[in-house]
Amino acid sequence: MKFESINPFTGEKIAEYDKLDEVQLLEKLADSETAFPLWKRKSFSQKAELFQNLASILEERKEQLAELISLEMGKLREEAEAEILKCALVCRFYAENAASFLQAKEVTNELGFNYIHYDAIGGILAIMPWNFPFWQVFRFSSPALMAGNVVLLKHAPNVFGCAQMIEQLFEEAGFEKGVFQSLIVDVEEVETIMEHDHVQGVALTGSEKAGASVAMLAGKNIKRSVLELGGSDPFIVMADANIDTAVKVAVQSRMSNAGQACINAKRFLVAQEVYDEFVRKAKAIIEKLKVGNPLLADTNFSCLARIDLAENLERQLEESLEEGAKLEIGGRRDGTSFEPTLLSNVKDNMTVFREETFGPLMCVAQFDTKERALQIANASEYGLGASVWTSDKQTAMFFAQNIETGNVFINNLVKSDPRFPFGGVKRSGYGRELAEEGIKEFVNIKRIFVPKDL
Ligand SMILES: O=CCCCC(=O)O
Repeated sequence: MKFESINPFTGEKIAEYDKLDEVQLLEKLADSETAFPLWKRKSFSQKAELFQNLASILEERKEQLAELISLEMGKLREEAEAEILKCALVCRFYAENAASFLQAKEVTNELGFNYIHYDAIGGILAIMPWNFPFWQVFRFSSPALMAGNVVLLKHAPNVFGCAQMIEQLFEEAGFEKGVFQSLIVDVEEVETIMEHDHVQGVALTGSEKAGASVAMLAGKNIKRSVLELGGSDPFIVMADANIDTAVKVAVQSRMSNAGQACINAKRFLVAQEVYDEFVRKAKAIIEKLKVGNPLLADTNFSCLARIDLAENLERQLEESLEEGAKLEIGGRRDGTSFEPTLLSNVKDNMTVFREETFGPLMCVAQFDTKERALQIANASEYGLGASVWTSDKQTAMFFAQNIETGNVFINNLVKSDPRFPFGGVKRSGYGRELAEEGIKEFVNIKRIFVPKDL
């Protein structure tokens, strides 16, 4: 069986990839198992040196790597270059900080000496999506590898070119065979991989459906799991906010990555006093977006990564219009091309607020009190991020303390940062990536007791 990589903007086939057969998959798992004890024994500084090499390669080749991303999933070249640089940043961050995050602790008490060690646990499977085909792989792999684990990547089939390229970059940076491998397999093979004794955990970024299946497999095999799933982030604008900045960031937060990120703001809740102004100004910004080829420098909005995504977004739009939403601008689809779209008069029971919308569909509702805004924000089954706009500190703290999400940003865009934990609650998943919390997800926290008289 072959997987095809298709350019979503032109519809042209870019490449074909042969699926691993059973024997080849078992060979890759054996390579990973052989690499593990050697990699685990390396010092932090030896591993850090390789990560610094990898960061330099990413920085030097950012244009070429960004082009591959744009070709495979349609991301704007500028956004793709920023993605590559963020990968370099996370490599350097863990190269510099892993040793202190995993520093053994010593506790002496009346019984003797106690040591707490953070040991690597084995092979970790990374099941990653296409929307940030480099970043999400590096976001997971940098801490997992610096902790001494080895990584097996099962990437999304439409970005297997990126997956193969990432494996090649690890090799060029000097990582030994088997430490990081990309597996060209289908979802059916995940079960075989998860059952393998060497594989001790799985990290998945993807849909709720995929998360639920992988969590079941992890549970059945008693393996660790971290899930980073969907989001329907609220973007709350109070009447006392700086409206011009809020609108600008709101459009950016909805339209970046063509609206295809778990942390794009999806439900815009605007105080009734400034609602008309917000909608008018958002429409004016959206009108000016230049839609086109992701590889051209003057394009600021491109296409969706696959046609089924565009079709689903169209269904959500049509249902919401029937439910009473008002189309302010956009709304037309041609293949993977979906116009940046603005809907006003949105109510919290409409399709676009109940479901996650993965594309350029900006949906604005109004509220009268902050309590009502909080109620709508928390009514979602997701809990990934939230952005709140106000000039009053008490109001900001009211939302920060009561919103049920893993990230709350005041007067700013929700974004991940290697220095801070990232993840969600409710149906957005569990566990954390990045920062000290992220590197401790896949380690054996081992207590060692030594009596005083030894
Ligand atoms: O779809 C999820 C995107 C998360 C991107 C990030 O880690 O910043």
